[in-house]
Amino acid sequence: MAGLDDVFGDLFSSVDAVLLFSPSGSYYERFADVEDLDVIVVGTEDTVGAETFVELPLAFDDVKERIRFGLEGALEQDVIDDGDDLVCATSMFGDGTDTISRVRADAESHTGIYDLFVKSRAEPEVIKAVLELAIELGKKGQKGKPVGALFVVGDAGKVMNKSRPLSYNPFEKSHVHVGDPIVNVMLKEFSRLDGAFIISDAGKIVSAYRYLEPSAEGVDIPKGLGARHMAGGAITRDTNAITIVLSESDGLVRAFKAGEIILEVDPEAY
Ligand SMILES: Nc1ncnc2c1ncn2[C@@H]1O[C@H](COP(=O)(O)OP(=O)(O)OP(=O)(O)O)[C@@H](O)[C@H]1O
Ligand SMILES: [Mn+2]
Repeated sequence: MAGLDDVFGDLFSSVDAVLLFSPSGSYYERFADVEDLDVIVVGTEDTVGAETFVELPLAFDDVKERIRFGLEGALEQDVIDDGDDLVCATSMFGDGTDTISRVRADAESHTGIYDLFVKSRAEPEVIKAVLELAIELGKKGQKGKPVGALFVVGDAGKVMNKSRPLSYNPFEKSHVHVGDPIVNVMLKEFSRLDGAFIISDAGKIVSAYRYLEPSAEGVDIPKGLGARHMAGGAITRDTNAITIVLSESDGLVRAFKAGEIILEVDPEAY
């Protein structure tokens, strides 16, 4: 008689590695005895002293996002290879591992999102909040009309030195941070006006209405895009900031780092 192993066993046959997402110590220990198996621990912290560890900048409530991010980080760190068959064990409902999923590593699906979060100066939560805001703004527009916006995140002092005010700064004396719902409403409202938002490493809104003046020499931006994207790309080469740019003309959200475009997402897909 066939047992469940015969049916579900396919999930585990010829896998190249197992990714354990935030496992408990005892759960992790149990894998030590499995022969010829690469075990990779993924999480915001390595609480089990794993031999191979991939860091997540955020816990990611959404399991699909968590796994996608873990895979991208593992590929980035060369602990898995393109085309590897992998089993991911994570928790969806409670604290313990309750969910198994089999995936294939795909280097082509590389989005650059790992570099954006993990190797940037600004805090991951801040980058995430700004990215979410830009996506939301792109989805809804402002009063039904498409809007563009430019957010410069991190290394704010240097960015301020390479820019000038276009108008009064509504955030001059305030101590407000991205992610706060009221602030998001304000940022959306101000996005109708010109210039860039400058945000500190810790998420403080330093200024709105900044005109960026980086040297734009040799910065490549996608065809059809203009000054906003040029300035957004170039400032990340002159400073350690990253930028998140929503295009009014094509509706896409792009992120730049070190003068390169490293992420391009369609808000409608989120
Ligand atoms: N150097 C700059 N610093 C800050 N903001 C800028 C800069 N240059 C342009 N912008 C802003 O970008 C807006 C759009 O400019 P432009 O159309 O040339 O950019 P773009 O890259 O084509 O962006 P979009 O796809 O949104 O049209 C301007 O109205 C201005 O608010
Ligand atoms: Mn334009």
